[in-house]
Amino acid sequence: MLEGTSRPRWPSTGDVGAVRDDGGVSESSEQTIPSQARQRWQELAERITEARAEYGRAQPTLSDAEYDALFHELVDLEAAHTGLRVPESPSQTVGDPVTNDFPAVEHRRPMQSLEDVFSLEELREWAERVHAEAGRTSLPMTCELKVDGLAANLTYENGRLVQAATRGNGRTGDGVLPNIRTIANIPHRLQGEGHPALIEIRGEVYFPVAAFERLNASLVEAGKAPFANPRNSAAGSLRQKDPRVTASRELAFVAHGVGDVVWGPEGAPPEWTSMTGLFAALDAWGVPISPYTQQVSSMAEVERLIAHHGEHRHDVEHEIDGVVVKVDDFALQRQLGSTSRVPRWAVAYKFPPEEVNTTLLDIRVHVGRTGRVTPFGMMEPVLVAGSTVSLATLHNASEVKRKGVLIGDTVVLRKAGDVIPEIVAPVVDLRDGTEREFVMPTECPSCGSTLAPAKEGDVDLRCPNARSCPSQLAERVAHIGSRGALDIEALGERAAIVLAEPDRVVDESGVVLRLPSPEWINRQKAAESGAPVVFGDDGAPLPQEPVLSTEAELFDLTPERLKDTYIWAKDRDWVKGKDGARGRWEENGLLVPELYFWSKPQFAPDGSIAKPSQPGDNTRKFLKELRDKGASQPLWRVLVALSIRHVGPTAARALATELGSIDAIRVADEERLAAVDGVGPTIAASLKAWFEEDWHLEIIERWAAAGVRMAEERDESVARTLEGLTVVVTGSLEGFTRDSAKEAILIRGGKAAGSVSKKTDFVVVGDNAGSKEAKARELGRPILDENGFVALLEGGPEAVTPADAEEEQE
Ligand SMILES: NC(=O)c1ccc[n+]([C@@H]2O[C@H](COP(=O)([O-])OP(=O)(O)OC[C@H]3O[C@@H](n4cnc5c(N)ncnc54)[C@H](O)[C@@H]3O)[C@@H](O)[C@H]2O)c1
Ligand SMILES: [Zn+2]
Repeated sequence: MLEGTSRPRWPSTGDVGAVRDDGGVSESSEQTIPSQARQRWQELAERITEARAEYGRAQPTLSDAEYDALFHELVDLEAAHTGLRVPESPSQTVGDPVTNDFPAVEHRRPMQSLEDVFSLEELREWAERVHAEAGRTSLPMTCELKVDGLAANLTYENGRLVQAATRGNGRTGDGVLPNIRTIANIPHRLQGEGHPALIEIRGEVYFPVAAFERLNASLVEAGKAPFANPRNSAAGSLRQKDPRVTASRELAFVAHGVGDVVWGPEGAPPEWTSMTGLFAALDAWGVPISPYTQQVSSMAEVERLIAHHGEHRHDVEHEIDGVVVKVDDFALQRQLGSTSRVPRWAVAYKFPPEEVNTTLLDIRVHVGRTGRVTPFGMMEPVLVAGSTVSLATLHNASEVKRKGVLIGDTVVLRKAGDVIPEIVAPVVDLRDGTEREFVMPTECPSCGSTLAPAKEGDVDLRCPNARSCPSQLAERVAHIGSRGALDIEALGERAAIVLAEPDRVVDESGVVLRLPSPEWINRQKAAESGAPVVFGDDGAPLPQEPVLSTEAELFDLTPERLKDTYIWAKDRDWVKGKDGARGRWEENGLLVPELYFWSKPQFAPDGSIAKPSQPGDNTRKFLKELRDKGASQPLWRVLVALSIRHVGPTAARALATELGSIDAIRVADEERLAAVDGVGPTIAASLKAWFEEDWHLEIIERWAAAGVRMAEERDESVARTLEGLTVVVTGSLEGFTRDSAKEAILIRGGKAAGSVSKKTDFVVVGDNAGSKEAKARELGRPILDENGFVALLEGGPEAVTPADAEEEQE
């Protein structure tokens, strides 16, 4: 049984002795407290107590932000009705429950919490109060990192570590000495001299982030559940019954204060008058202290450091959840005193949470550019680490299994800094039985093809319908417009979707979703003020045919073809109805079709859309940019735009420089391709495979016809002597390799074909020519030897008369 879970009792009317702000007990609470406030107090106190117990077991059902909100509501309620501030209120007590798993250890001095603030404004208020109480305008302070770990109290007697405990309820904690002894950077004996007869050193046991990631990887490998975050893994690792398990975990400790100190006959060393002096002494004794702690003398410096640490939050080896500011001077600390829960001389500025709870509304799958099918979670939008998140990838079906998340779960969502948001784990304790398991589809949600792993043993499933799967097409089209490819600003992800897969919707973070189900729309409408989602007359989504069936058609688009295209998007300012009923997405979650390509929509008073009769600027700009970029971007960008597997900018540049044209790349054999610097056998094989598909060749043909650049800038020094001619080279020549012969043809505007047909203009025959020579004779095509070939290259067909050609035969 957990001591901390005993229910806080409602202060009855007869109760006297509410706790004053300063921690003392007031004579009586003469105020009458409205029953509503009482009831709320009871609710809050119970929930907070329960949450603390859950948190202590590393199984929280609330996010820290939710907990903090409840806690601050309680504090505010007690400030308004001081009679509620009874000693057993969670506002007067500290943290975690004590378990029976370890011997109870009483702290010689209570271990306190910290007052927390969430804005610079509150921080300034704290500073003003402290300065006023101290009667000073400037105070030396320490600015420290708030280490996100587990508080520990280490007792040293005559320099020897004799006891160690967790914070527990602040008075009594779990005795974890054997486990603490296994932590490598905690000295069993203090170094140097001048140790007190007894000292309680307080600090944080933490799990370094890198070690945490290694631990989780090994837990997963062993088929065990990973820890949700480093704090939980620190708590879980320290609270092991078997200290050998603790020893196997790479825990570390950093000291941030002291409790009771009893000096020997020599007394305290002279520097022992401030935090700064204390840290210097601890350092000399070999106790780990934080290298980030700084002494400051103004709040401006504090604010600078807060900004700095916020920016470099993830550069520290352990997690931090804020910055702690403390009055440096001990005498002043004593003067300021403390409440029953927190010292008045310190404050914790908390960074915005990186972990929040939200509801997993659904798990959908997304089909990517290469056909890979990726499940992703759709969540109730939530603010985390400074941005609103509603989607997070779940990578693949086995990842969904491993995480154990069910649709409908409350989940922990984590977004650390700039890192992609991640669904960490479900909050299992909050399940009510309505949650359901995600089933990986067997068919492509976009085109209906049967999904299969690309090769046996792959965890990822793929849609094999590369050509006409709308989802894959949309991704490829978006890729064509992307920065690394043709860099067409107007052809972003949203435009690509409208062109290729119009029944998808873009969410508020710019990520695309399939046209949502009616239930989802209704949910989005829940907060709405009566205005309808704008659909067709019958309420169904406006039907839209994809504009493109493959990207071959992209550069042939006309304004006419774009006439009926819409982008489904959240409501925007400029899409407001005349009646003003439509607000922003955040307010009412409306989905409206944006007539993006054609023109801005106009709303009739009844909410229906009037389609303008003229194409808008967007359409004209879009088509113009397509044409311009297609014609002007260099060959390597066109190559990247073709979405040939493994062909990125580096390989594309090398191919373009060495081979000069799409045709040259197409006809080059695999060895030749692999020999290009930065290409190699994998890319060469991928290129060969790509050019084998007819529909790929069609892309090239139609793009070329529409003016897309298919060769490097012409080298003007080489005359276009072979314009319009098809030449076949067979057998080995002295001055040319097979490829350089082809290049020589291509560079002069000719076509280098692989086989002889009636359309062949010349057949160049080298040594050991085989069947092609015979075929040429059979079809009566002109045959040239190497000299004739050189003459042809230099002077064109006029330089080799048919007579010459005949002569060569002899
Ligand atoms: N999710 C939940 O249900 C739940 C429940 C309980 C608590 N919590 C979390 O715990 C917090 C409350 O716990 P708390 O009372 O321990 O407060 P706290 O963790 O916010 O701050 C106090 C603690 O910070 C530690 N600390 C780290 N660096 C320090 C430094 N440089 N100097 C001094 N102390 C430092 C100390 O151990 C100290 O006890 C809540 O704000 C919430 O984030 C969450
Ligand atoms: Zn498909």
